[in-house]
Amino acid sequence: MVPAARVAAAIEILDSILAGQAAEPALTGWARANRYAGSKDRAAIRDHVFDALRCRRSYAWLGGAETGRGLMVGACRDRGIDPATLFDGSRFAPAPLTPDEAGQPLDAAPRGVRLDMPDWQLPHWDDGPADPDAAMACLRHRAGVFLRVNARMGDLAQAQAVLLEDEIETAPVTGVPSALEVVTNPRRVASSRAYTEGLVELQDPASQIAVSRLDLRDGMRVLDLCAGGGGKALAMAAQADVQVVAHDIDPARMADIAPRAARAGVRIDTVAPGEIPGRFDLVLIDAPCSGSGTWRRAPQAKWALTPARLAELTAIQSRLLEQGAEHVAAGGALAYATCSVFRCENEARTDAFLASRSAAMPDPPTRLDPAVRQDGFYLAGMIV
Ligand SMILES: C[S@@+](CC[C@H](N)C(=O)[O-])C[C@H]1O[C@@H](n2cnc3c(N)ncnc32)[C@H](O)[C@@H]1O
Repeated sequence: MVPAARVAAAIEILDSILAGQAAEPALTGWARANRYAGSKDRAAIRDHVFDALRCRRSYAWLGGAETGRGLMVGACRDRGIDPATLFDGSRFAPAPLTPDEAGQPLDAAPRGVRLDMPDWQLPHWDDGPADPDAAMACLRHRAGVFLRVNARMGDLAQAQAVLLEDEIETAPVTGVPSALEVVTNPRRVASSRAYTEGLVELQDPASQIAVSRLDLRDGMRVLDLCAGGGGKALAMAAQADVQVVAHDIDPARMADIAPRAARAGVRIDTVAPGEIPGRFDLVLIDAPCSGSGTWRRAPQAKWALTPARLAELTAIQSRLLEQGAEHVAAGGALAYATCSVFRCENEARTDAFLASRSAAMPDPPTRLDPAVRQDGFYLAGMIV
Protein backbone atom coordinates (compact mmCIF):
# COMPACT_ATOMS: atom_id res chain seq x y z
CA MET A 1 0.00 0.00 0.00
CA VAL A 2 1.21 3.53 -0.74
CA PRO A 3 1.60 5.87 2.29
CA ALA A 4 -1.60 7.78 1.43
CA ALA A 5 -3.59 4.50 1.31
CA ARG A 6 -2.33 3.61 4.79
CA VAL A 7 -3.50 7.02 6.00
CA ALA A 8 -6.91 6.43 4.38
CA ALA A 9 -7.15 3.06 6.18
CA ALA A 10 -6.21 4.67 9.51
CA ILE A 11 -8.95 7.28 8.99
CA GLU A 12 -11.55 4.54 8.49
CA ILE A 13 -10.43 2.63 11.59
CA LEU A 14 -10.23 5.78 13.73
CA ASP A 15 -13.80 6.66 12.74
CA SER A 16 -14.97 3.26 14.05
CA ILE A 17 -13.05 3.80 17.28
CA LEU A 18 -14.45 7.32 17.74
CA ALA A 19 -17.91 5.79 17.24
CA GLY A 20 -17.28 3.54 20.24
CA GLN A 21 -15.43 0.44 19.00
CA ALA A 22 -12.38 -0.80 20.93
CA ALA A 23 -9.08 -0.30 19.09
CA GLU A 24 -7.97 -3.94 18.79
CA PRO A 25 -11.23 -5.30 17.28
CA ALA A 26 -11.38 -2.27 14.98
CA LEU A 27 -7.88 -3.04 13.66
CA THR A 28 -8.53 -6.78 13.33
CA GLY A 29 -11.88 -6.19 11.63
CA TRP A 30 -10.27 -3.87 9.09
CA ALA A 31 -7.47 -6.38 8.37
CA ARG A 32 -10.00 -9.21 7.82
CA ALA A 33 -12.01 -7.10 5.39
CA ASN A 34 -8.89 -5.92 3.49
CA ARG A 35 -6.78 -9.02 3.04
CA TYR A 36 -4.57 -7.38 0.40
CA ALA A 37 -2.86 -5.45 3.21
CA GLY A 38 0.47 -7.09 4.07
CA SER A 39 2.06 -7.30 7.52
CA LYS A 40 4.12 -4.11 6.98
CA ASP A 41 0.96 -2.24 5.92
CA ARG A 42 -0.95 -3.50 8.96
CA ALA A 43 1.91 -2.51 11.26
CA ALA A 44 2.11 1.00 9.74
CA ILE A 45 -1.66 1.47 9.97
CA ARG A 46 -1.62 0.29 13.58
CA ASP A 47 1.09 2.82 14.40
CA HIS A 48 -0.96 5.62 12.78
CA VAL A 49 -4.05 4.61 14.79
CA PHE A 50 -2.28 4.33 18.15
CA ASP A 51 -0.33 7.57 17.60
CA ALA A 52 -3.62 9.34 16.90
CA LEU A 53 -5.22 7.84 20.03
CA ARG A 54 -2.29 9.01 22.18
CA CYS A 55 -2.50 12.52 20.71
CA ARG A 56 -6.23 12.75 20.10
CA ARG A 57 -6.81 16.30 21.39
CA SER A 58 -3.72 17.92 19.87
CA TYR A 59 -4.20 16.21 16.49
CA ALA A 60 -7.86 17.26 16.39
CA TRP A 61 -6.80 20.83 17.17
CA LEU A 62 -4.13 20.81 14.46
CA GLY A 63 -6.40 19.03 11.97
CA GLY A 64 -9.55 21.04 12.54
CA ALA A 65 -11.90 18.20 13.59
CA GLU A 66 -12.16 15.28 16.01
CA THR A 67 -12.77 12.76 13.24
CA GLY A 68 -10.51 10.09 11.77
CA ARG A 69 -9.68 12.50 8.95
CA GLY A 70 -9.09 15.47 11.27
CA LEU A 71 -6.78 13.37 13.46
CA MET A 72 -4.69 12.21 10.50
CA VAL A 73 -4.45 15.74 9.09
CA GLY A 74 -3.29 16.86 12.55
CA ALA A 75 -0.81 13.94 12.73
CA CYS A 76 0.83 15.13 9.49
CA ARG A 77 1.12 18.69 10.77
CA ASP A 78 2.49 17.51 14.14
CA ARG A 79 5.26 15.67 12.26
CA GLY A 80 6.02 18.62 9.99
CA ILE A 81 4.55 16.89 6.91
CA ASP A 82 2.39 18.99 4.59
CA PRO A 83 -0.92 17.03 4.63
CA ALA A 84 -1.61 18.09 1.02
CA THR A 85 1.15 15.67 -0.08
CA LEU A 86 -0.97 12.73 1.17
CA PHE A 87 -4.51 14.15 0.99
CA ASP A 88 -4.43 14.64 -2.78
CA GLY A 89 -7.52 12.73 -3.95
CA SER A 90 -5.47 10.33 -6.07
CA ARG A 91 -6.48 6.64 -6.24
CA PHE A 92 -6.56 5.14 -2.68
CA ALA A 93 -5.62 8.52 -1.10
CA PRO A 94 -7.91 10.67 1.08
CA ALA A 95 -9.73 13.56 -0.62
CA PRO A 96 -7.91 16.90 -0.91
CA LEU A 97 -8.05 19.33 2.02
CA THR A 98 -10.80 21.93 2.27
CA PRO A 99 -10.36 25.48 3.67
CA ASP A 100 -12.10 24.54 6.95
CA GLU A 101 -9.38 21.97 7.63
CA ALA A 102 -6.73 24.64 8.24
CA GLY A 103 -6.55 23.75 11.96
CA GLN A 104 -4.92 25.96 14.60
CA PRO A 105 -1.33 26.22 15.84
CA LEU A 106 -0.64 24.14 18.94
CA ASP A 107 1.24 26.94 20.77
CA ALA A 108 -2.10 28.73 21.22
CA ALA A 109 -3.91 25.65 22.52
CA PRO A 110 -5.06 25.18 26.15
CA ARG A 111 -2.88 22.99 28.38
CA GLY A 112 -5.12 19.90 28.16
CA VAL A 113 -5.00 20.07 24.35
CA ARG A 114 -1.23 20.55 24.16
CA LEU A 115 -0.64 17.69 26.61
CA ASP A 116 -3.42 15.46 25.26
CA MET A 117 -5.26 15.08 28.52
CA PRO A 118 -8.96 15.46 29.38
CA ASP A 119 -9.32 18.74 31.34
CA TRP A 120 -11.00 17.10 34.34
CA GLN A 121 -7.86 15.00 34.91
CA LEU A 122 -5.41 17.92 35.09
CA PRO A 123 -5.79 18.38 38.89
CA HIS A 124 -5.00 14.68 39.36
CA TRP A 125 -1.81 15.08 37.34
CA ASP A 126 -0.86 18.21 39.29
CA ASP A 127 -1.29 16.12 42.45
CA GLY A 128 0.83 13.23 41.09
CA PRO A 129 4.20 13.18 39.33
CA ALA A 130 6.90 15.70 40.30
CA ASP A 131 6.80 17.27 36.82
CA PRO A 132 3.21 16.69 35.67
CA ASP A 133 3.62 18.34 32.26
CA ALA A 134 6.69 16.21 31.44
CA ALA A 135 4.79 13.07 32.53
CA MET A 136 1.73 13.92 30.41
CA ALA A 137 3.92 14.89 27.45
CA CYS A 138 5.76 11.57 27.50
CA LEU A 139 2.45 9.68 27.23
CA ARG A 140 2.09 11.26 23.76
CA HIS A 141 4.89 8.99 22.51
CA ARG A 142 5.12 5.29 21.72
CA ALA A 143 6.46 2.97 24.41
CA GLY A 144 9.44 0.74 23.77
CA VAL A 145 9.23 -3.06 23.85
CA PHE A 146 10.92 -4.49 26.93
CA LEU A 147 11.79 -7.99 28.09
CA ARG A 148 12.49 -9.49 31.49
CA VAL A 149 15.28 -12.05 31.43
CA ASN A 150 14.27 -15.12 33.43
CA ALA A 151 17.14 -15.45 35.92
CA ARG A 152 16.29 -19.14 36.37
CA MET A 153 17.23 -19.86 32.78
CA GLY A 154 20.09 -17.51 31.98
CA ASP A 155 21.62 -14.09 32.27
CA LEU A 156 21.33 -10.96 30.15
CA ALA A 157 24.26 -11.84 27.86
CA GLN A 158 22.85 -15.32 27.17
CA ALA A 159 19.41 -13.90 26.44
CA GLN A 160 20.87 -11.31 24.06
CA ALA A 161 22.79 -14.04 22.19
CA VAL A 162 19.72 -16.30 21.83
CA LEU A 163 17.55 -13.37 20.69
CA LEU A 164 20.15 -12.50 18.06
CA GLU A 165 19.61 -15.95 16.50
CA ASP A 166 16.18 -14.56 15.54
CA GLU A 167 17.73 -11.23 14.47
CA ILE A 168 16.32 -9.46 17.52
CA GLU A 169 18.84 -6.93 18.80
CA THR A 170 18.45 -5.72 22.37
CA ALA A 171 20.11 -3.30 24.77
CA PRO A 172 20.38 -3.38 28.57
CA VAL A 173 18.21 -0.87 30.48
CA THR A 174 20.07 1.44 32.88
CA GLY A 175 19.17 0.72 36.48
CA VAL A 176 17.05 -2.38 35.72
CA PRO A 177 19.39 -5.41 35.78
CA SER A 178 16.73 -7.90 34.62
CA ALA A 179 15.54 -5.85 31.61
CA LEU A 180 16.38 -5.66 27.91
CA GLU A 181 14.97 -3.15 25.45
CA VAL A 182 14.20 -4.58 22.02
CA VAL A 183 16.00 -2.52 19.40
CA THR A 184 15.18 -4.41 16.20
CA ASN A 185 12.34 -6.70 15.07
CA PRO A 186 10.02 -6.33 18.09
CA ARG A 187 7.25 -8.17 16.26
CA ARG A 188 9.39 -11.33 16.13
CA VAL A 189 9.68 -11.65 19.90
CA ALA A 190 6.60 -13.84 20.47
CA SER A 191 7.81 -16.48 18.00
CA SER A 192 11.49 -16.33 18.98
CA ARG A 193 13.28 -19.25 20.65
CA ALA A 194 14.24 -17.11 23.66
CA TYR A 195 10.54 -16.36 24.29
CA THR A 196 9.00 -19.75 23.52
CA GLU A 197 11.60 -21.51 25.71
CA GLY A 198 11.01 -19.15 28.66
CA LEU A 199 14.36 -17.33 28.71
CA VAL A 200 12.57 -13.99 28.32
CA GLU A 201 9.09 -12.60 29.04
CA LEU A 202 7.51 -9.36 27.86
CA GLN A 203 7.42 -7.00 30.83
CA ASP A 204 7.87 -3.24 31.22
CA PRO A 205 10.82 -2.01 33.32
CA ALA A 206 8.55 -0.29 35.87
CA SER A 207 6.92 -3.64 36.79
CA GLN A 208 10.36 -5.27 36.95
CA ILE A 209 11.63 -2.57 39.31
CA ALA A 210 8.53 -2.96 41.48
CA VAL A 211 8.96 -6.73 41.86
CA SER A 212 12.70 -6.34 42.52
CA ARG A 213 11.83 -4.10 45.51
CA LEU A 214 9.73 -6.83 47.17
CA ASP A 215 11.51 -8.57 50.03
CA LEU A 216 11.27 -12.09 48.60
CA ARG A 217 13.19 -14.85 50.33
CA ASP A 218 13.42 -18.57 49.56
CA GLY A 219 10.66 -20.63 51.14
CA MET A 220 8.17 -17.75 51.52
CA ARG A 221 4.48 -18.26 50.75
CA VAL A 222 3.22 -15.42 48.56
CA LEU A 223 -0.34 -14.54 47.56
CA ASP A 224 -0.81 -12.54 44.33
CA LEU A 225 -4.36 -11.34 45.06
CA CYS A 226 -4.96 -9.63 41.70
CA ALA A 227 -2.85 -11.88 39.49
CA GLY A 228 -4.43 -11.22 36.08
CA GLY A 229 -2.22 -12.78 33.39
CA GLY A 230 0.50 -13.39 35.97
CA GLY A 231 3.20 -10.89 34.96
CA LYS A 232 4.17 -10.10 38.57
CA ALA A 233 3.57 -13.69 39.76
CA LEU A 234 6.06 -14.97 37.18
CA ALA A 235 8.61 -12.29 38.05
CA MET A 236 8.30 -13.11 41.77
CA ALA A 237 8.73 -16.85 41.13
CA ALA A 238 11.83 -16.13 39.03
CA GLN A 239 13.36 -13.87 41.68
CA ALA A 240 13.39 -16.32 44.60
CA ASP A 241 12.34 -19.83 45.47
CA VAL A 242 8.91 -18.70 46.68
CA GLN A 243 5.61 -20.55 46.60
CA VAL A 244 3.26 -18.28 44.65
CA VAL A 245 -0.52 -18.62 44.83
CA ALA A 246 -2.31 -16.60 42.14
CA HIS A 247 -5.87 -15.32 42.58
CA ASP A 248 -8.10 -13.03 40.53
CA ILE A 249 -11.76 -12.09 40.80
CA ASP A 250 -11.99 -13.01 37.11
CA PRO A 251 -10.40 -16.49 36.83
CA ALA A 252 -10.47 -16.33 33.01
CA ARG A 253 -7.78 -13.64 33.22
CA MET A 254 -5.44 -16.22 34.76
CA ALA A 255 -5.75 -18.64 31.82
CA ASP A 256 -2.24 -17.85 30.55
CA ILE A 257 -0.51 -18.36 33.88
CA ALA A 258 -0.07 -22.16 33.57
CA PRO A 259 1.53 -22.11 30.08
CA ARG A 260 3.67 -19.07 30.96
CA ALA A 261 4.87 -20.73 34.19
CA ALA A 262 5.63 -23.97 32.33
CA ARG A 263 7.72 -22.03 29.78
CA ALA A 264 9.55 -20.20 32.56
CA GLY A 265 10.26 -23.39 34.54
CA VAL A 266 8.48 -22.16 37.68
CA ARG A 267 5.43 -23.30 39.62
CA ILE A 268 2.45 -21.05 40.27
CA ASP A 269 -0.76 -22.39 41.80
CA THR A 270 -3.98 -20.67 40.83
CA VAL A 271 -7.02 -20.59 43.11
CA ALA A 272 -10.68 -19.77 42.47
CA PRO A 273 -12.28 -16.61 43.89
CA GLY A 274 -13.11 -17.05 47.57
CA GLU A 275 -10.86 -20.12 47.92
CA ILE A 276 -7.66 -18.53 49.13
CA PRO A 277 -5.87 -21.10 51.31
CA GLY A 278 -4.90 -19.53 54.65
CA ARG A 279 -2.34 -16.85 55.32
CA PHE A 280 0.86 -15.79 53.59
CA ASP A 281 4.26 -14.24 54.33
CA LEU A 282 3.61 -11.68 51.61
CA VAL A 283 0.34 -10.59 50.00
CA LEU A 284 0.74 -8.53 46.82
CA ILE A 285 -2.20 -6.38 45.73
CA ASP A 286 -1.48 -5.32 42.14
CA ALA A 287 -4.71 -3.36 42.21
CA PRO A 288 -7.07 -2.58 39.33
CA CYS A 289 -6.49 1.12 38.60
CA SER A 290 -6.86 3.87 36.03
CA GLY A 291 -3.55 2.75 34.49
CA SER A 292 -2.62 6.43 34.16
CA GLY A 293 1.07 5.56 34.22
CA THR A 294 0.74 3.24 31.22
CA TRP A 295 -1.40 5.18 28.79
CA ARG A 296 1.29 5.31 26.15
CA ARG A 297 0.62 1.56 25.77
CA ALA A 298 -3.17 1.74 26.23
CA PRO A 299 -4.14 5.24 25.03
CA GLN A 300 -7.86 4.55 24.65
CA ALA A 301 -8.10 4.18 28.44
CA LYS A 302 -7.01 7.82 28.87
CA TRP A 303 -10.14 9.04 27.11
CA ALA A 304 -12.46 6.36 28.52
CA LEU A 305 -11.76 7.13 32.20
CA THR A 306 -14.50 9.16 33.91
CA PRO A 307 -14.64 10.74 37.38
CA ALA A 308 -17.27 8.14 38.33
CA ARG A 309 -15.05 5.24 37.25
CA LEU A 310 -12.09 6.71 39.12
CA ALA A 311 -14.21 6.94 42.29
CA GLU A 312 -15.32 3.33 41.77
CA LEU A 313 -11.70 2.22 41.39
CA THR A 314 -10.55 3.96 44.58
CA ALA A 315 -13.37 2.24 46.50
CA ILE A 316 -12.31 -1.16 45.08
CA GLN A 317 -8.67 -0.41 45.98
CA SER A 318 -9.59 0.34 49.61
CA ARG A 319 -11.62 -2.86 49.83
CA LEU A 320 -8.72 -4.87 48.38
CA LEU A 321 -6.35 -3.49 51.03
CA GLU A 322 -8.74 -4.71 53.74
CA GLN A 323 -9.18 -8.08 52.02
CA GLY A 324 -5.44 -8.53 51.44
CA ALA A 325 -4.62 -7.76 55.08
CA GLU A 326 -6.84 -10.66 56.19
CA HIS A 327 -4.50 -13.08 54.42
CA VAL A 328 -1.22 -11.84 55.89
CA ALA A 329 0.38 -14.28 58.36
CA ALA A 330 1.82 -13.07 61.69
CA GLY A 331 5.04 -11.18 60.91
CA GLY A 332 4.14 -11.04 57.21
CA ALA A 333 3.81 -8.07 54.88
CA LEU A 334 1.29 -6.50 52.55
CA ALA A 335 2.44 -4.86 49.30
CA TYR A 336 0.10 -2.49 47.46
CA ALA A 337 0.85 -1.54 43.85
CA THR A 338 -0.79 0.35 41.02
CA CYS A 339 0.38 1.44 37.58
CA SER A 340 -1.24 4.82 38.22
CA VAL A 341 0.41 8.13 39.09
CA PHE A 342 -2.70 9.62 40.74
CA ARG A 343 -2.43 10.33 44.47
CA CYS A 344 -6.08 9.33 44.98
CA GLU A 345 -5.21 5.76 43.89
CA ASN A 346 -1.86 5.61 45.68
CA GLU A 347 -0.88 7.56 48.81
CA ALA A 348 -4.51 8.42 49.60
CA ARG A 349 -5.42 4.72 49.66
CA THR A 350 -2.44 3.50 51.70
CA ASP A 351 -2.65 6.49 54.11
CA ALA A 352 -6.34 5.80 54.75
CA PHE A 353 -5.59 2.10 55.24
CA LEU A 354 -2.77 2.80 57.71
CA ALA A 355 -4.93 5.29 59.61
CA SER A 356 -7.69 2.70 60.04
CA ARG A 357 -5.63 0.04 61.85
CA SER A 358 -2.38 -0.63 63.65
CA ALA A 359 -0.20 -1.06 60.60
CA ALA A 360 3.06 0.55 59.47
CA MET A 361 4.92 1.42 56.30
CA PRO A 362 8.57 0.94 57.35
CA ASP A 363 10.07 2.38 54.12
CA PRO A 364 8.84 5.19 51.89
CA PRO A 365 6.84 3.97 48.90
CA THR A 366 8.41 3.57 45.46
CA ARG A 367 7.00 6.02 42.92
CA LEU A 368 8.06 5.61 39.30
CA ASP A 369 7.50 8.49 36.93
CA PRO A 370 6.52 7.77 33.31
CA ALA A 371 8.80 10.60 32.16
CA VAL A 372 11.75 8.71 33.64
CA ARG A 373 10.78 5.05 33.36
CA GLN A 374 8.35 5.05 30.41
CA ASP A 375 5.60 3.78 32.74
CA GLY A 376 4.39 5.13 36.07
CA PHE A 377 4.12 2.85 39.10
CA TYR A 378 3.46 2.99 42.84
CA LEU A 379 4.52 0.35 45.37
CA ALA A 380 4.08 0.51 49.14
CA GLY A 381 5.15 -2.21 51.57
CA MET A 382 3.26 -2.44 54.86
CA ILE A 383 3.48 -4.49 58.05
CA VAL A 384 -0.07 -5.28 59.22
C1 LIG B 1 -3.46 -4.51 37.31
S1 LIG B 1 -4.32 -5.94 36.87
C2 LIG B 1 -3.23 -7.21 37.37
C3 LIG B 1 -1.99 -7.38 36.53
C4 LIG B 1 -1.17 -8.57 36.91
N1 LIG B 1 -0.87 -8.62 38.31
C5 LIG B 1 0.11 -8.66 36.13
O1 LIG B 1 1.19 -8.34 36.63
O2 LIG B 1 0.05 -9.08 34.97
C6 LIG B 1 -5.58 -6.00 38.08
C7 LIG B 1 -6.35 -7.29 38.18
O3 LIG B 1 -7.18 -7.21 39.34
C8 LIG B 1 -8.32 -8.00 39.13
N2 LIG B 1 -9.34 -7.61 40.13
C9 LIG B 1 -10.22 -6.58 40.08
N3 LIG B 1 -10.96 -6.54 41.20
C10 LIG B 1 -10.53 -7.58 41.99
C11 LIG B 1 -10.90 -8.07 43.27
N4 LIG B 1 -11.86 -7.50 43.98
N5 LIG B 1 -10.27 -9.16 43.74
C12 LIG B 1 -9.29 -9.74 43.03
N6 LIG B 1 -8.90 -9.33 41.80
C13 LIG B 1 -9.49 -8.25 41.30
C14 LIG B 1 -8.66 -7.74 37.68
O4 LIG B 1 -9.46 -8.79 37.17
C15 LIG B 1 -7.28 -7.63 37.03
O5 LIG B 1 -6.89 -8.85 36.47
